[in-house]
Amino acid sequence: IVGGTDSSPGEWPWQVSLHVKLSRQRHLCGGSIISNQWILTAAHCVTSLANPNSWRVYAGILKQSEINEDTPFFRVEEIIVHPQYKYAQAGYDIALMKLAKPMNFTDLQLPICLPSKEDTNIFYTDCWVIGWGYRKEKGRVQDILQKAPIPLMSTEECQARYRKRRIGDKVICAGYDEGGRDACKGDSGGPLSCRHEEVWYLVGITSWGEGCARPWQPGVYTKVAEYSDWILGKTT
Ligand SMILES: O=C1CSc2cc(C(=O)N[C@@H](Cc3ccccc3)C(=O)NCCc3cc(Cl)ccc3-n3cnnn3)ccc2N1
Repeated sequence: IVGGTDSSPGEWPWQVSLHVKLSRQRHLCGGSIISNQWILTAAHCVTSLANPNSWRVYAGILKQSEINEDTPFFRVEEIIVHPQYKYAQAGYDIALMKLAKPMNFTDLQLPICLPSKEDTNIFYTDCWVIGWGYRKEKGRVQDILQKAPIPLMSTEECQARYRKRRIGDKVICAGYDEGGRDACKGDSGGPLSCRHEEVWYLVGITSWGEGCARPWQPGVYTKVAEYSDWILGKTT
């Protein structure tokens, strides 16, 4: 996250850190708890490593330094990538991870609400992007989970800023025309969380952008409300 600040323990209990363990282990993406057995993340995260056994899901952590060989994690039993996904900029950048065992909810690990497809016209005014990603384009993964408030942008405004791209209605853009606050490498797959009438909703999944926090280059997020049928169909 560029231009963010440290989160507090339990502030974002739905945020998970997705680690890949090959010869060594590292944080690769964020994800969101949506039920006791399902994590929602970005397709581009999991297509880079489709083998469920290579993934470790860490929930209820604030700092990457809390993770060591003794830290408990959830194994992944199944990965479901959206069938129309090709690459992030083309959309459908959404995937589900089924945990091998259901998790117990605690104050530090809780699900976030999914917006319903009727909610696509709510104008959210209190949205935050969260993650352990870089603080600048040539950076490194951060220790303490970062948060930044980011205003949503209309599809028309977003299309005007990305003239060479097709900005469809299944993505939502968020950013500042002056730049300065944005997601960055290591944040993808994580939540764009918006609070509406005291309830937090998973409005977006961090997907792509042209650089990080550049002026006139907003972040592009998978619009979760457009996939509620797909999510419910796969998880119930
Ligand atoms: O220990 C390490 C050091 S190297 C490293 C790189 C990445 C990375 O590139 N992630 C990409 C996505 C990715 C994931 C898996 C495999 C390949 C790529 C990302 O987050 N990409 C974020 C995309 C993005 C989204 C928004 Cl909304 C706004 C701006 C951007 N950025 C534009 N340029 N950088 N970020 C993630 C974890 C890492 N862990």
